[in-house]
Amino acid sequence: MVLNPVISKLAGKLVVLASASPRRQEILSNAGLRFELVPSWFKETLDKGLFKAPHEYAVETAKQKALEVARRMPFKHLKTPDIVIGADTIVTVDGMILEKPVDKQDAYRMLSSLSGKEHSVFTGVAIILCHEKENDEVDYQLVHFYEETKVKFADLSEDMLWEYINSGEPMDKAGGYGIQALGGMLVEYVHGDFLNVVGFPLNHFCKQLDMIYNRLELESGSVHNNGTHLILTQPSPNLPALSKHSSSSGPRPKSPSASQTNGTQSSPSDSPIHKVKRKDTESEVGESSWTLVNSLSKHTDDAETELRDSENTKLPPTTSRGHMIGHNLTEPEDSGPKKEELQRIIELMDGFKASKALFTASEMCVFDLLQSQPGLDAAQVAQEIKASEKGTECLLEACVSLGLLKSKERKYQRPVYKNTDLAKRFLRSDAPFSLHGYIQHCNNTVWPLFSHLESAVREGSNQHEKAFGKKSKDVFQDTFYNSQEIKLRFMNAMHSIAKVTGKAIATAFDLSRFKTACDLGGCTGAMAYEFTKAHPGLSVTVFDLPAVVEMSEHFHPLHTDNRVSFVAGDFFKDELPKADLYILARILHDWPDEKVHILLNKIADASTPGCGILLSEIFLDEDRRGPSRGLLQALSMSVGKQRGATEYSLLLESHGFITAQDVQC
Ligand SMILES: Cc1cn([C@@H]2O[C@H](COP(=O)(O)OP(=O)(O)OP(=O)(O)O)[C@@H](O)[C@H]2O)c(=O)[nH]c1=O
Repeated sequence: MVLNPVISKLAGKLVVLASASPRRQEILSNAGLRFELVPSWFKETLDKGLFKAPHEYAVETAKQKALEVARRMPFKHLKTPDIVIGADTIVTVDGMILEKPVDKQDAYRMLSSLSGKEHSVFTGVAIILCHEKENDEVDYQLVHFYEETKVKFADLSEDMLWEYINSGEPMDKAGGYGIQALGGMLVEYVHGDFLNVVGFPLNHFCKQLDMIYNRLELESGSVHNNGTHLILTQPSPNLPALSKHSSSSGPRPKSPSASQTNGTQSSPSDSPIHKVKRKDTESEVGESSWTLVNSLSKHTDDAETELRDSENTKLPPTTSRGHMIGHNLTEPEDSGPKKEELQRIIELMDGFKASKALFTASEMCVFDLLQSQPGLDAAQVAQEIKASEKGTECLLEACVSLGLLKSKERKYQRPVYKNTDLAKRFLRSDAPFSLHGYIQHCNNTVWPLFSHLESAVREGSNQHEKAFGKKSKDVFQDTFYNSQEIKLRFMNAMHSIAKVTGKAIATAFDLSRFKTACDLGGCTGAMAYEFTKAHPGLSVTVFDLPAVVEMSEHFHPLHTDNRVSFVAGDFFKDELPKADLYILARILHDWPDEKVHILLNKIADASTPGCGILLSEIFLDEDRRGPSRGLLQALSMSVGKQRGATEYSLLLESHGFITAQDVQC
């Protein structure tokens, strides 16, 4: 079940439903959500004439309902909720917005306008995430969306209408009917989410929550769930002679390398959520204190409506779909694109634009500049980065929309820009968890390779030659790479990834039984330092090619840990340092099975009973349908191969290592 993990993310949080609607309460509690009920006091009196489209009215009303509760609770209930949910359902027909009827005549007017026609039901939903700060102020994040469902009523006779009105059911319901009860008898068909008509679009809500929490996890700097798997092995008592034989009989490596230039790791993309702040005083909090958020979702919604409208004009008359009174809940073939389908496609189509905007801002040192001089406007940034004002402004605005920068409007002046927490933590080049080096690698190496993807697919080979005018060789052995700058850039990339992920890998297992470790292809030693930091009794030898070890000095003048040492060598040819634990972090995917056998064979030879291997890789799912991060990386790999857990375990087992523990981090 997809939705449970989303709902369960709210466990332990104070979730408040700002609604008096018994239907909303029931839908959410049936979904397993635990919440406190605080009906909103907001009067639904917004001027409908001010809104371009009916859904905007529903969304704004939902927002105001939720805001009223979020603002009231710290004062009246003396507690700040974590999340407040507000919703508003409206029915639209012939350009009119129908809310709850005020009396029977009003219900009659509404129901007769719906008779024999298709109408739309919109529910606007607002989710407010409240963050209490130390000074008792509250920061709010606001996410909103809406869902549209089309409903067709049968022709209603006068008798039927009045019988229904006299049942009393219409009075507390938008449009004057309740599809879930007697009103269901008036309905010929429903296109879209049924629960949206009843008052709450549960499915869309869960998807939004999922996006919110993925985003928050990312913003909080957590490096978990990045698709990386780790295996810790120990030698099995019986080393299988057959595999040792087959591996040692394989060809010797020709151009060995500890690392490879062409790995890529895609980062998750989510719809942006802009933080909005409550104004300083409570009384100032009002409509103007808020910025609408979740722009991707909003645009998607708009685009979706446009598309759906144009599609609908081509559809055959929907009345041809049966004459029985009841709910037609099956999805008709011609109902137009679904919101989530379209959203997914748009995300995929736009993904490269977002990546390139990030790469460019990073390459032009925008995040470094705004870290040292926060609050510059576009013209000042343009001057500093020696770029055009117009282009810089577009880039800065794009970065704001991606949640990488914050902008602040000023009266009669141009907005100024600052780094978001995400940029501070990961994008400035001097941050402890900086990914600047890896981003440069993506921009300069992976991007050109991916721009020749079509040829790569046609030819079945890495497009290094087309991209760089030279066949793919090892970065440290090919004369093409003689440039110090290219070598440093590559090492920087490996260094930043190792620093960001190192702690999670170093602490994933109980390694207390190991006293010495050898990080094969350990590059700058960043991972080794994480291991010694996490395990006071452990010493780590970094084993890498001579050119790498020589240049690694650039990266560790600050580290003074004498438990990390460096040994130069080629792990396919030279004798490996003796160690209790061999660390293979992002190494094996770079090599085909023959090479992996050679390396594992050497490790097995160097191992004594009780030794282990710690393997860190992106493991493919057993059905090879994911994770896409691993499968996308494979698109630009040359000789290497992505593997699943079983495949890795079999490779390890054939050299006498059995999987002791497998964790995901
Ligand atoms: C079309 C339809 C609507 N409704 C109810 O209509 C109310 C809309 O009014 P609202 O202003 O969105 O909500 P409310 O009831 O005033 O509650 P609140 O959230 O406090 O504003 C909500 O109840 C919905 O379930 C049904 O129960 N069945 C249906 O088929």
